[in-house]
Amino acid sequence: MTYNLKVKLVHKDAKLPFYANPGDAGLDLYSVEDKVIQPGEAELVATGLAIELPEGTEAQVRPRSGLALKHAVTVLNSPGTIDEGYRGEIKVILINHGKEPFKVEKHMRIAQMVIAPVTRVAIIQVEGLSDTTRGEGGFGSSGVK
Ligand SMILES: O=c1ccn([C@H]2C[C@H](O)[C@@H](COP(=O)(O)OP(=O)(O)OP(=O)(O)O)O2)c(=O)[nH]1
Ligand SMILES: [Mg+2]
Repeated sequence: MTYNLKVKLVHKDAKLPFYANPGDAGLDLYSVEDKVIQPGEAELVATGLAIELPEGTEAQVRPRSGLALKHAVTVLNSPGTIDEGYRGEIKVILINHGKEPFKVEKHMRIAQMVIAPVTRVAIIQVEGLSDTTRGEGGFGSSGVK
């Protein structure tokens, strides 16, 4: 099933997001600005895009593995959450974990956006929860190997 994603370009240099290959999960997002990210620092980078998501979906802003591997640059709050009702400009929080300043250039693909279904719930407060095999075990309780 293919949904429609309404995209508004809110910056004169904005470019539409796109799937680099058929079958890709993520739509690549372009920067609309030049910005230098110093080692250890994070910067908010504008994409020039605003979107109207299909009902019942969210967009997740995820890192590009190439930037992570080659430059140690990733999305600080990954996956960033774009709420269905958000109509502002999508921005990407990039962090530079590398040793050199990283130059974001206009029209560089800085991140990717995955559209995903959202499960919404009604909260029911209770006093007890059902028994399970796992119980309260976590954080390595099942061992390493
Ligand atoms: O990487 C991101 C993350 C969020 N947003 C926008 C869309 C999202 O719908 C809104 C709020 O994001 P979030 O809920 O993660 O931030 P918050 O700190 O909880 O802010 P708010 O109180 O506005 O929800 O900010 C982005 O543009 N990029
Ligand atoms: Mg929030």
